[in-house]
Amino acid sequence: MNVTIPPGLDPGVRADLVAREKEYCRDLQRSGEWAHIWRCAGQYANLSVFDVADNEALHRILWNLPLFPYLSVEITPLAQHPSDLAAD
Ligand SMILES: O=C(O)C[C@H]1C=CC(=O)O1
Repeated sequence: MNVTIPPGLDPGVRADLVAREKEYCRDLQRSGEWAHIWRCAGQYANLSVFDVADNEALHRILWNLPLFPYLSVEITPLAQHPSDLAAD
C-alpha cells in the first residue's frame, strides 16, 4: 500500500484519519486477518500480509480502511510453496 495524503489536508483531519487507521489495523491484527505489516523503508508505504477467507473479505477490509481514499494498493495472491517447511 502506498499512501498519498494531500499536503493541504487539514492537520486535525489527517491526525484523526491516521489514528483511526492504526486502531482499525490493530483490531484486524488481533483477529488474525491482518497477519503482518511492515513499513517499506524510506517510503510512506507498507507491505502487508492478510489471512482472509476469500476475495470479498479482503475487499471489505481494504474498502473500510480510513485512509482508503489516499491509498494505492497492489495485491498479490499467495499460495503455499511446496518447499516451505510448514507444508510438511
Ligand atoms: O501507514 C501506513 O502504511 C498506512 C496504514 C496501513 C495501516 C496503518 O496503520 O496505516
